[in-house]
Amino acid sequence: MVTKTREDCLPEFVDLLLDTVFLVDARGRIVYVNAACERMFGYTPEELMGQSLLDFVVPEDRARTLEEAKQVIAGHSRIGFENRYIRKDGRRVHIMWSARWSEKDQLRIGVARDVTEQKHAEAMQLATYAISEAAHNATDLDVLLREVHRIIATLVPVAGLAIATCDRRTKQLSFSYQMDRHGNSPVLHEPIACQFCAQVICNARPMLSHDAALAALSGNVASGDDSGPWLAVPLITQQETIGALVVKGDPGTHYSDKDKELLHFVSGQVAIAIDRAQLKTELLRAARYDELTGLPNRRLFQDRIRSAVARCVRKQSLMAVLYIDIDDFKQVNDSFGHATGDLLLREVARRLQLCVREADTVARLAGDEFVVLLEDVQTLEDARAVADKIRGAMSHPIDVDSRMLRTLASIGIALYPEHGQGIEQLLQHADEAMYADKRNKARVPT
Ligand SMILES: Nc1nc2c(ncn2[C@@H]2O[C@H](COP(=O)(O)OP(=O)(O)OP(=O)(O)O)[C@@H](O)[C@H]2O)c(=O)[nH]1
Repeated sequence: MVTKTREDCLPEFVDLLLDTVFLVDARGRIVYVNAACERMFGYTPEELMGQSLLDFVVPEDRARTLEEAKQVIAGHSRIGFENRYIRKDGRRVHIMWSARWSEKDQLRIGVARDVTEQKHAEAMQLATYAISEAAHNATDLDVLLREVHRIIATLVPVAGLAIATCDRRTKQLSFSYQMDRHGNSPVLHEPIACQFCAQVICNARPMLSHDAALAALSGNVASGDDSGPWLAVPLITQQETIGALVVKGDPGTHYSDKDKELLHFVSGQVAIAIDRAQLKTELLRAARYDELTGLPNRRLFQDRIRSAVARCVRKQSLMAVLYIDIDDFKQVNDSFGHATGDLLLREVARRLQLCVREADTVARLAGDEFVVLLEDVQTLEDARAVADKIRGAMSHPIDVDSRMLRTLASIGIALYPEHGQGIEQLLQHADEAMYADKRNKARVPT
């Protein structure tokens, strides 16, 4: 009987190892790999032998992998270097290496350990923390969504990211964010992406663009040859579904169930963060804008007039304030109801905005009182011309619920600095001038 030596048994031991053992020559070609490679990389040893190991590394990790190989070849034994590889099935695998150079054999000996599971767990923990940090620190929704994009790109392959949210009032779905990795927008074909997101929201579960359900939507959604896949997850808070998040992959990207799981997990955090940021934005808006007309309110007007006065002082220029009050507006409410009055006020606001330049401010101070701030006027005549334009715009009958209402406006003008150095003084002058105008003219009933 022939007794086997330890050396004879070595290949059998090596093939039982859970880690993959590589022997790689100085040019980077694989000259030997044990059987474990099939479980880890999806390729058989025969398929890998003779190939360049670097070709299987994900493109983003190639430069530092080359640098690491140089260190090993220079004689530095290394433990703990990590990089990522693309498996035969397209999935990514995280590897941790132990490697050294054999001078005698002129070969790099590397032992690769699959740390994908740990990496996912770590990434999930880090992402959860990062998203709640971002939700806390973000100054506005846009800043938050950019940060969410950055965080998600650390979890799954992302060529571009899009976030669709439902309007609280109208329930309309629209994209509040779309950006590719180079900062370009849009990344998705919006009408189809909207339908895709609507399905994801309706099913309340993650969906890949090549899922059967999507095929019914459109023949060529993202499953075309030159566009990568879309992976979408619903954004669900404790109360409701507020939208969907879509990750677009590069062509050839394979999103695994693990990726779906990861994204679904963080989407809950993202949903809460977006919901909070939206609420904050809405509250800020409500504090500065009039809900009925969408015009700046008294508070924002005060800010604007303060800055305008500062600019006038600096540039030694003039500005005008026009105080506008609708005549007999109470009668509209009394005769046709508050809802009709509201529609009339909205139309007045719209017409006022059409009478001024974009840089000017139209604000609603209260009820039927509006104010217009005109910067860079040369003379009182300039302001009078705008007041006449406003009177003209108001004189056209307003169609409210198929009722033609006629309305007139009383307007008072104050010029800075002629009619007041301070803001209060200026507004008081305009207010008094408006009342004088009202007293002086004949009333026209609606
Ligand atoms: N529909 C509606 N009415 C409002 C709103 N805010 C205030 N009002 C009403 O606007 C009316 C303003 O009345 P007045 O200040 O007496 O003004 P007027 O009837 O135009 O009379 P003159 O200013 O003297 O011409 C009041 O009846 C308020 O109740 C609003 O948001 N919507």
